[in-house]
Amino acid sequence: MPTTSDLANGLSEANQVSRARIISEALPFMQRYDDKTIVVKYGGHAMGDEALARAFARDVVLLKQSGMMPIVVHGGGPQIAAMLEKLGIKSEFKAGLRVTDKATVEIVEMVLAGSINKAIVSAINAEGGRAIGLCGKDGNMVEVERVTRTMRDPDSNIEKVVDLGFVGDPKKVNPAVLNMVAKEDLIPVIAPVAPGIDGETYNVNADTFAGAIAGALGATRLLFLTDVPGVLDAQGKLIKELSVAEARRLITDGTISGGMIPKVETCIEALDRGVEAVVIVNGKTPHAVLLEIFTEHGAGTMIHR
Ligand SMILES: Nc1ncnc2c1ncn2[C@@H]1O[C@H](COP(=O)(O)OP(=O)(O)O)[C@@H](O)[C@H]1O
Ligand SMILES: CC(=O)N[C@@H](CCC(=O)OP(=O)(O)O)C(=O)O
Repeated sequence: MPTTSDLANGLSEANQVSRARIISEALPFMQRYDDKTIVVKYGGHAMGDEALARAFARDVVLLKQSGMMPIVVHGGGPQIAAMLEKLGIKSEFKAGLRVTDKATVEIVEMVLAGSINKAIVSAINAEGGRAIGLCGKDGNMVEVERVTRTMRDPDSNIEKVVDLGFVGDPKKVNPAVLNMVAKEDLIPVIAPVAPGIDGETYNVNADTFAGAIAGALGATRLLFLTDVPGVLDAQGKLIKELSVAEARRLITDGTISGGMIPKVETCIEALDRGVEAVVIVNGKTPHAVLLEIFTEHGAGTMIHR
């Protein structure tokens, strides 16, 4: 693709006009989202490739530069798994959540609030943005309670409460730190690690965490960057638009399964809390964020009320 400087360096007149038209088409979206909060959940599966990570950071900086208030909430499930394996710590998931004992939560905090958080902050800064790395602990931004989940026991077929250890569900969001950060024109990059009411450190599913932040701040948009094109139907075809009722039906009939369940449930809760629209997109598509925000509807699945 030609760069903007090509405009001055011999692009044909037709190409110049079409380039100018593309730039001009961004104006209504800049106006629509001026001063609006856009929460982007950057999943661990969407990370990894350096060029893609640079394109993601550049998109976030572009949103900020265009007058929007992007907030990045990131995951890092595969990266936590790799570190736990390196250290010889066994890990398992129950009800879609990582069973997190004391040793595991230390690694989760180190990987999420440490290396991944700082890598994203550096990438945004390298593109000319000013990012600040935070987690739920900073300013008591997100307070959690130990999760309670039930699962059917395969032997007895009875629903049983599962103990997931230090895994939390957000109970209270205190936006003071984020308001302060917004005043300073910084871009918050938040890791889903948070304090419990009992003073312990908790591991929080990044989708759930992003939904809580978006709901509490009354975000206009919540974007999920994952490793599939969006919600797929039973034939594996992308569903471009989904109502809440239809999304619920797809969970009940098993079309939506695994990691897509907490994602879609978070989308429904965020819509209930007033977020205007929630979109699940493929984070492996370069500039997925830009495509979503600067067009009527980009490439993924939009869930609406
Ligand atoms: N109907 C569906 N449409 C799309 N993905 C689905 C569906 N049902 C289950 N999935 C699974 O959900 C996964 C995305 O969730 P997850 O792995 O938790 O992503 P992330 O790490 O980005 O949060 C997909 O890779 C896919 O395997
Ligand atoms: C409780 C729980 O499961 N926490 C997640 C937190 C990271 C996460 O959610 O990362 P992705 O968005 O990349 O999946 C975990 O330990 O993997």
